Amino acid sequence: MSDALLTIANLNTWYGAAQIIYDLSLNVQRGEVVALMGRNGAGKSTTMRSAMGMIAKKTGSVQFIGQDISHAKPYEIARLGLGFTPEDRRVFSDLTVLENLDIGRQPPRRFPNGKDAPLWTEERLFKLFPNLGEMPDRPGGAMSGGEQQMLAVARTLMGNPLMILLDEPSEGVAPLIVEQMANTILELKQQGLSILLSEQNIHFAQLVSDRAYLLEKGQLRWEGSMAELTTNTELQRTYLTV
Ligand SMILES: Nc1ncnc2c1ncn2[C@@H]1O[C@H](COP(=O)(O)OP(=O)(O)OP(=O)(O)O)[C@@H](O)[C@H]1O
Repeated sequence: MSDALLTIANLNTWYGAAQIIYDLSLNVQRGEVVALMGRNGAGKSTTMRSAMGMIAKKTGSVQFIGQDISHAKPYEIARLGLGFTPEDRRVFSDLTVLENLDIGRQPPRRFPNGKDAPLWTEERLFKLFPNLGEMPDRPGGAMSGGEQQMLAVARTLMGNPLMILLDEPSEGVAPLIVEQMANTILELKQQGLSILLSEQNIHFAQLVSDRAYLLEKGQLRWEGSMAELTTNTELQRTYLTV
């Protein structure tokens, strides 16, 4: 039996009359970190938003933990345990770190096999993100881009997800924070979470990912192991920002 947590099959997506995604299929297995890669505008965010039920016009199917979520609403999908950290972070600038975290709080969850999913508290998150632990009362608007990115991921984790979609976590973030973010992703993987990561740059993706999908103009151009992509500079030059 396949151990897929998320399976997207033959996805087509439109914004108004413009088709953005063409016949895209991908999957993420239990415990995997998978990179969804491609240049600006390739369709990475649109794929994630489609999986989260945030795009009005689409065809194809999306399955999560064996359930068909193709027509589910974003809040229903979140309740099943699929977390999403969007590219624009959506940190509330007037709320403190603790208040932002509180907004993400959801009940504990189990994987389909009955095993408990990691359960997150503020204390545990402050161990994972020590920078946030040093500023629990700081308003979101007074944090750096990297700190806001960490807060956005931490808030997603407060939902105790089984899997998270992380849209460009390294974008506009200082190199030191990028390194911390990579360590965090590896730590989450160790805890049993699956992650679909959107990324245009090989350097960050190769630190954390098991497999990769390459997108161009909304179409899947290549899929394979991250080890293979790392050594194939021709592929990287053709489809990625290098
Ligand atoms: N709300 C929207 N309305 C119309 N077109 C959109 C909308 N959002 C994105 N697009 C278009 O859809 C295409 C895919 O965009 P998308 O944001 O999914 O790409 P991406 O790979 O995530 O790139 P980026 O890194 O720039 O976010 C682009 O051509 C973009 O201009």
